[in-house]
Amino acid sequence: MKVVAIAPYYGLKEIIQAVINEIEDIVVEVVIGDLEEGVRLAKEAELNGADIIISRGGTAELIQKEVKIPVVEIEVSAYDLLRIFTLIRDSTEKKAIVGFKNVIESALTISNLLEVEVSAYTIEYEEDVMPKLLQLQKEGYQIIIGDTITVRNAEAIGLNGLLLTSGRESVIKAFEEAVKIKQVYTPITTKELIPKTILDQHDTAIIVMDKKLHIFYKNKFAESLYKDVVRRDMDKWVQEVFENGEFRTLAESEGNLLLVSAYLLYFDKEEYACLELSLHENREGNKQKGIQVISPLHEVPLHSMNWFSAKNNLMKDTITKAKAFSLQNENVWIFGELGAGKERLAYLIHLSSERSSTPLLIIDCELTDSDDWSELLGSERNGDGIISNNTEGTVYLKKIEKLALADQKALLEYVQQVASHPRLIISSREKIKQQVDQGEFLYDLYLTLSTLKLMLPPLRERKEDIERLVKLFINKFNYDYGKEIAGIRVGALEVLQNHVWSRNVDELMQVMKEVILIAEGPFINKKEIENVLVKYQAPFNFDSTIPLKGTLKDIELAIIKRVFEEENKNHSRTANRLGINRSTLWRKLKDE
Ligand SMILES: Nc1ncnc2c1ncn2[C@@H]1O[C@H](COP(=O)(O)OP(=O)(O)OP(=O)(O)O)[C@@H](O)[C@H]1O
Repeated sequence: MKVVAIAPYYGLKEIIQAVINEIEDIVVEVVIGDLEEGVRLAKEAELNGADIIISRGGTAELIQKEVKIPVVEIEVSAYDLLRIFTLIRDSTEKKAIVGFKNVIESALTISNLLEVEVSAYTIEYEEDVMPKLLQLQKEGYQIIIGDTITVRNAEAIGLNGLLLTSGRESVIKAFEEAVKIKQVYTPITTKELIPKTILDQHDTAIIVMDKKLHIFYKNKFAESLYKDVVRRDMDKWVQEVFENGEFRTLAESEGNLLLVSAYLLYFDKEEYACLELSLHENREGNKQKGIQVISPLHEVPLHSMNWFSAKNNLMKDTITKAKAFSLQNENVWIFGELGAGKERLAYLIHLSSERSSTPLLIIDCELTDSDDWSELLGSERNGDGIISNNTEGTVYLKKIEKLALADQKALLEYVQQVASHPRLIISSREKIKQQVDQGEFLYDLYLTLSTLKLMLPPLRERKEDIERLVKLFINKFNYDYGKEIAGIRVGALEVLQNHVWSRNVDELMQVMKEVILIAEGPFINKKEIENVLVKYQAPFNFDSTIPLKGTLKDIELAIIKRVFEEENKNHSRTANRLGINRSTLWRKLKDE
């Protein structure tokens, strides 16, 4: 046990020093400091790990108000009063004792016993001392007995001050009391340590921050997680709690899904924000596959953001609609082929919406199974699942056609029954209507989720946009691979524009990546493109709009018509692509 004794005057320090030489098991440090200086020393002692402070009179009282550790007062004992009255009993001067209630009561008892004539005055506040002394002076008093302040003031107005000193007995008593307090106090601190130990074993990170964003407390798990979790996010959550009260949200740390619960705490008359962050793992304790969280980077919706621009009319129309839909709160269903840019579009809709300052939760329905879905939606469908941690945000469900029927039912139930749920953006690659007709996809779910619909045209139907995308990817891969490609030759671009792109923008990006890696000159040439494209021949049955029923002649005609459409009914380009001459093309189209 470490005790710091703060003696308001030198003599007391001497007595304390003499007493502590006889005490064992207590480390005592003795310093001298009266009133404010005493308080300063006490605060310093508390910071340095003192268990208990011992002091006297007004200094002890002031210290009590400023520190959280116990303060034991060295009392003015009956012995001390006895000593001082014995000292003055023979003097003829008018005597008064001025002090706080506890001293005055004992003083009166002892002065009566000793038959010493002393007037006693109780004061409640320090400010009352001087007026009382001035009054006593007027009344002819000459000797004033009291505490340090009283004596100092008395001497300042020319009275004789006699300090009520504390003797050895009072000091011993104070130390005995300190030992008792420590005995009571120790079990309390041990008790306090128990919850701390429990919190340190939790696999939930707990972080408490004050309004100035200082970390007030964090448990062990929070310390390990703290490095990964972006501090900027934490500050944002804390500000949000102070402004709007409790909320739940999602975040990602090194590919792990984090469930965040934020709420207010009141402690010692102050408000604090408490963050609880738990890592979400699947049943096998692995990182959750198929679930991704994109934390917000923007506080305000990016209405004026430069969306991906397009020259193609179909694409222009899609972008205009998407921009308008982003302002609504309705569910949006994006139709489009593999790799056409559906996820990118969903992200842009979220960023342009009023929800842009909240996370975007991306769920890949192909990679999540029924167990994942019961965790996503919650067991009771009452908003206790992962999705409900993001009610203010957006959830993007990709490849919804891969969702099992049982999970479709659960999702439908959730959307219909839970009043407050996130905005949903859905995408499908395949012909969902076919699945609905065949009873593989719930019609009601389709209706509920497709309030607003967007068609993302395949890349082969927006050839005008290929040049822009190519330049974008040149820039990207120059940056990634330290290349210095300055552009693409016209012939090379034409080859790209004539390719069928069964995996759409995704495939174009992949091709560009390979081309840029092997390209030698500053401009990508036709040969370089062709060398890479050989590997990217369209799969045989990439487009189900070409019927494989009927005779070979019917199928051939369907292909010719399809290419003719794609080439905007340009005979030369169509013939060129099909490797036939213009008159053959003309004849075959005419034969129809
Ligand atoms: N307009 C665009 N500008 C730049 N990059 C694009 C554009 N559209 C798509 N991309 C890029 O092409 C790739 C495929 O896009 P995205 O993942 O959005 O397609 P998707 O339709 O969602 O794919 P999937 O069918 O696999 O779900 C991504 O890397 C994306 O960044």
